[in-house]
Amino acid sequence: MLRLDDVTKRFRIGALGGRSLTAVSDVSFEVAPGEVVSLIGESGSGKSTIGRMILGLQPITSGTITFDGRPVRQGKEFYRGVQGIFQDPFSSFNPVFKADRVFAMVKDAYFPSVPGPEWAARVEDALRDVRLNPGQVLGKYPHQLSGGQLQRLLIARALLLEIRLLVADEITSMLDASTRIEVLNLLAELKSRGLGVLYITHDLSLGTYLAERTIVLRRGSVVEMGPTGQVFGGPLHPYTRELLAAVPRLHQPWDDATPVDTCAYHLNGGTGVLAEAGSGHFVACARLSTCQ
Ligand SMILES: Nc1ncnc2c1ncn2[C@@H]1O[C@H](COP(=O)(O)OP(=O)(O)OP(=O)(O)O)[C@@H](O)[C@H]1O
Repeated sequence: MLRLDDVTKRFRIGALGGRSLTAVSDVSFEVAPGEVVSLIGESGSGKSTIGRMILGLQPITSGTITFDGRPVRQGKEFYRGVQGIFQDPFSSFNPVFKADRVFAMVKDAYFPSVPGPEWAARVEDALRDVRLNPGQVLGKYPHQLSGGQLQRLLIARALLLEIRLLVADEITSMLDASTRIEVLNLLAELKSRGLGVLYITHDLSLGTYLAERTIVLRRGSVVEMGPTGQVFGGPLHPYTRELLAAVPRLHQPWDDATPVDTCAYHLNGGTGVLAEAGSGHFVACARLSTCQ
């Protein structure tokens, strides 16, 4: 179980780091085993920063993130159970190593005592699980493989490690439509085996495809979260409503985007403390009762 409690991240910015930017503010949520939770929000809303903190790749300014009750951290033991896959699969591979090397490194690090032939069989099984033909991908350099094949290689690697939590950050945005669905189907399969997934995305339609719960992030704060059907079917926060109505704008940074709020209170940055509005459905809007 992944758990974030009041997590805040501030970056030092400016020429001498004299100013600070709050990228993530008091964020709390959980991801249970076998649950897919989607984290959505505009560009710059803090989604990837949250992903990187969960993976121990960026220090937390305040608050706590735990996995199975222990603080997240870097290191072999932690990454045995928790892995991240990112938007650009090419960046996850060393261009001078063939695909086989990725699996050899997993064996050396985590399964040194498994005999070679048994390991080769495990690798082949994992590749077939992600619908890759071992003969067509092993022995090839990353540039000889497609983005979809590389994403699937990363998922095969996760299968071999038997990870329990996957942070999937925009993993389908570089893929064509049919490969996208294949990768999502694979995630659905992994979920049914008990994998927890934090699915970070701009793409609301794909977010709904898998996720039981959806978290809406705005300028680093959670404005709404709950069962996906409730958040998408009956959004309560004005920002969520506008976000759902403005899907084509999601890739724009804040500064370029037309303001997305409908009421003056939210336009001026007003929000509220997250409060339960329905079963498991939370919304941060101090004016909810007056604007509905
Ligand atoms: N290392 C850093 N130093 C300073 N500011 C940063 C750093 N990393 C991220 N930020 C800022 O933190 C904010 C959140 O960035 P983040 O990458 O988490 O957003 P995002 O929602 O993942 O955006 P996108 O969807 O475009 O990837 C942005 O304003 C970004 O400029």
